[in-house]
Amino acid sequence: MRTIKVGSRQSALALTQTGHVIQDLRDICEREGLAFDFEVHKIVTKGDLILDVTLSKVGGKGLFVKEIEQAMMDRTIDMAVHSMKDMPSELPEGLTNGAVPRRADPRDALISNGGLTLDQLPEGARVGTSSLRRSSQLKAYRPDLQLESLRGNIDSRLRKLETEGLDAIILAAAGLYRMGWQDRITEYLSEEACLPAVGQGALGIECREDDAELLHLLQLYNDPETAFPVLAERRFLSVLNGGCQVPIGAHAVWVSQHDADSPNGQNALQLTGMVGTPDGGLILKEALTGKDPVRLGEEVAWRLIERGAEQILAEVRG
Ligand SMILES: NCc1[nH]cc(CCC(=O)O)c1CC(=O)O
Repeated sequence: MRTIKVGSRQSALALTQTGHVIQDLRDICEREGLAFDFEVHKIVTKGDLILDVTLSKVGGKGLFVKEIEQAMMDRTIDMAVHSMKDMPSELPEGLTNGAVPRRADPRDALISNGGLTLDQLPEGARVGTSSLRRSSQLKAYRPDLQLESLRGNIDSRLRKLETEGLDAIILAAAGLYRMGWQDRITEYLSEEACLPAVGQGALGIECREDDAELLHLLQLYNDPETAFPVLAERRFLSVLNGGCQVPIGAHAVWVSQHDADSPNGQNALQLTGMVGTPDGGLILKEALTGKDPVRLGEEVAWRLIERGAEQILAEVRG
């Protein structure tokens, strides 16, 4: 029996996600007659230590994954569960994404004091979020809102909604669901108001490329219905050289495409991508449908680049 050492950040969300994945993998092992055991190793990352600065100012991609990847390359651990949206678009040499399990709700959620929706919030309401993607889009949608920086784990952010006198905060619905806190959600934000982050709601299971045994197990856990749309979103992000610290959003969904070759429709992906200025003064959005996720991601990115996305991003990165 091989014991798989699973690295995890220490946040409640990370440990909960890792626990869910280990349970799923145990179920697969039982079903398939595979002999694996799992143990969790807690790892502190740079992103966990820097809590007082806006993430975009800390800089560097993969703030929450670097130490974990190093431990994997050193063989201290064998695999790690990441929120897909925290995973850099390029993985280090020797590591691979072994599985993308079924995606949870990709939307952003508004949690307000008093149960008011985004449209009902009073003039000048204070809304907490540390994400430039969220603040850019919310300012475009409601220019009167006062966006306030809000860092920390989702448990501490929920506490700050009360202690900092905020009117509302924005969090990913998926994280709240995984914690069992979905009843805190006041409103699911529409894609028109707030396009989610690339990969939001999805997880990625990283392991060493040469770990054939583990990769075989992870393959059984991979959900292609999630993996292809997420691939399109991540290709889009990678062409724009983005990370979660820039105002970029994307979401791909399955649609049925009708054309001359397939009049009855066949599965295709529809990818919407956006780049915005931090003040919400300009939001660029493009949507395309296609069958090849990689090409689709590239084409949506190129359309935005033609419209000036790179200049916007260069300014944000300073
Ligand atoms: N950036 C932190 C982070 N990474 C993943 C999630 C939520 C879970 C997910 O999107 O899969 C969160 C919290 C949030 O943005 O509210």
